[in-house]
Amino acid sequence: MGSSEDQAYRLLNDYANGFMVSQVLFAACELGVFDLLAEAPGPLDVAAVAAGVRASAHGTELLLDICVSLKLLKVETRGGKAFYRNTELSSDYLTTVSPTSQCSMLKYMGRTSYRCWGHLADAVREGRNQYLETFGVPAEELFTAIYRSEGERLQFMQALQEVWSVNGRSVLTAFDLSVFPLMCDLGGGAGALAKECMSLYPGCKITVFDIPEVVWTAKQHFSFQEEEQIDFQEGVFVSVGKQRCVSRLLQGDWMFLGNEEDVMWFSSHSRKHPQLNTVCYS
Ligand SMILES: C[S@@+](CC[C@H](N)C(=O)[O-])C[C@H]1O[C@@H](n2cnc3c(N)ncnc32)[C@H](O)[C@@H]1O
Repeated sequence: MGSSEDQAYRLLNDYANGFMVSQVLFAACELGVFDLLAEAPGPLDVAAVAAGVRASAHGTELLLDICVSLKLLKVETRGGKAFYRNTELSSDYLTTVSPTSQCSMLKYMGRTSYRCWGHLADAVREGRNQYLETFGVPAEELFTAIYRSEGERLQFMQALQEVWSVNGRSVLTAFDLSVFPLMCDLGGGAGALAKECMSLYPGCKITVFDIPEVVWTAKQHFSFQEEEQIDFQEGVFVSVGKQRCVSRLLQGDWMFLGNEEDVMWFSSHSRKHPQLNTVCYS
């Protein structure tokens, strides 16, 4: 086999085995390996990690060594024994105590996205998502499936918080939003982006609009020091053409958000917010 064929074969194997890398990451997070090592006073050996995460010594050893090869852990040998500790990457992103933790996102990807991707060929054949086949939940509406239980809804909301803890600032500074004193985050989840927006543009007021269940969960599980400036509104939006939107708007029951081409309107389950037609992003 020539060297270009070697390269192609290696690439093929990288692609074919890629799912194993994802699973190592998901499994180590789910077992709590990185949290255990973060809490320990020093590096731990296999027996201590296995006991701490309540797993077999043999399986734990294999998992830890793969994590080392993926640069998720570091190992040092003392007296012929291996001791493991977190790398900078795992300390920053894979421990629940870190302000930039991505643990909920990885759990969501492992338990939900990954399982749906297992049906990719069927999804392509049928041209639709595979939530019904994967979870037994009809998925005309994507979020009905993602929010198939209270626990899943909370996990997804936490996952988005985590993403914005890393990316929110760069997204919100891509444009100067300081000229907008009133904003609406349409489908704003638990308000992570709104909070980030407040810290960047302290003078603004933001309405976070989302379905009732999400607003309730946000109020119950996520803390807000910016209550004065962040207002949650429950409702369900739909995307429609411009003409319909305008005619509904004239009836006074609907608030207008969006750009010229792709306007959106929504009905609010609670009080009206005439100030919302100032600006929105979603
Ligand atoms: C991909 S998430 C984004 C959440 C948030 N903007 C963020 O980035 O963290 C989409 C959000 O839209 C909300 N959503 C989806 N369909 C909706 C609808 N018809 N009416 C209101 N909210 C909706 C979901 O509940 C979810 O919070």
